Amino acid sequence: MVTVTAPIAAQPTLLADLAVEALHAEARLTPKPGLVDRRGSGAHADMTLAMLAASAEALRPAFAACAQAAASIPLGAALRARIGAVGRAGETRMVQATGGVNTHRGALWALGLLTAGAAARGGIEAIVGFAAELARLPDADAPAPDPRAHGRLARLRYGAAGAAGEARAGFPHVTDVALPALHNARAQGATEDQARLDALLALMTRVDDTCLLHRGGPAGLTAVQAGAAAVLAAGGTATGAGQAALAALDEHTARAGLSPGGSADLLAAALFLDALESMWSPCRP
Ligand SMILES: CC(C)(COP(=O)(O)OP(=O)(O)OC[C@H]1O[C@@H](n2cnc3c(N)ncnc32)[C@H](O)[C@@H]1O)[C@@H](O)C(=O)NCCC(=O)NCCS
Ligand SMILES: Nc1ncnc2c1ncn2[C@@H]1O[C@H](COP(=O)(O)OP(=O)(O)OP(=O)(O)O)[C@@H](O)[C@H]1O
Repeated sequence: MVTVTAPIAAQPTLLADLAVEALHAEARLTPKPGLVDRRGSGAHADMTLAMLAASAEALRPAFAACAQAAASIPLGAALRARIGAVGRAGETRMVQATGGVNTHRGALWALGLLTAGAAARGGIEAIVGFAAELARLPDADAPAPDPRAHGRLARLRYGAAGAAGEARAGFPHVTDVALPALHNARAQGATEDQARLDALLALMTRVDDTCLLHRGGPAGLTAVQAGAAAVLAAGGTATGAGQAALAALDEHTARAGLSPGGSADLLAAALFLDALESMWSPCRP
């Protein structure tokens, strides 16, 4: 079968729809340790599922604008400046929709770069390569960093690469961890929700998540990584033993107030690329 992997340049609205749907799918996925899901707010007392849904909808124009820009401006300083301006306008719309809460800052960053990539290139490798090149270019109009920003503090204190490092490296945790985990779990007969939960857990075993580092320090990060690895070692969320290990991890994150926000963002990024893959190969197993 011929697989068509052309860039979807002419369809910024479609790419924005896929990005927003990836955010809704990640938010609704349940049960996620520490994160907002259909059961409640997890470790985020200031967020609800309805707020995440409103935030995802508020970001739709930003994703369309990222795609539009990448389809019309060549990869380089001018495109980076445009994407930076779109991202900052998106963040403003997000906090207007949520009453000031940072619901999707990391997700907007990852999915904004990837919608740009998908508008300009075809095929996963080329899309993440484009997104990485964009992320590596200096953001000329960026304001001075907020010295109190949680992610910045965690990065400085613990030397984590954070969301920017993940993007500059070409989203290795999305392509080498989350997508293979998703595909493997499906191939083993897991339900779609179980496959997505296993992909989230696979990310949680590996990502140096500044959300976890900020709230729990290296010990908090290590404990959550070990808890996620235990679920997968028990057979994943399609098995009774895996579900019991997930319940234990869920209890631990609730008690310790820990949330893997970075892994959640990277799961949304993986679901976005997975949706593109299924458009290119609609008959895949
Ligand atoms: C680079 C960004 C994320 C800066 O944010 P910050 O300094 O707070 O980064 P930090 O790494 O701490 O994480 C921010 C968020 O990313 C997620 N995250 C945390 N750790 C990781 C990780 N290892 N990998 C991926 N995502 C992560 C979390 O949700 C976290 O809350 C970004 O907001 C930014 O620079 N925006 C400017 C506008 C722009 O250029 N946008 C372009 C695309 S629209
Ligand atoms: N389902 C989800 N629940 C909670 N956070 C999520 C979810 N999905 C993605 N995230 C990501 O997690 C991050 C949550 O923000 P974070 O916890 O770092 O907020 P903060 O305001 O910087 O810190 P804190 O909440 O510790 O005060 C967001 O950037 C968002 O992209």
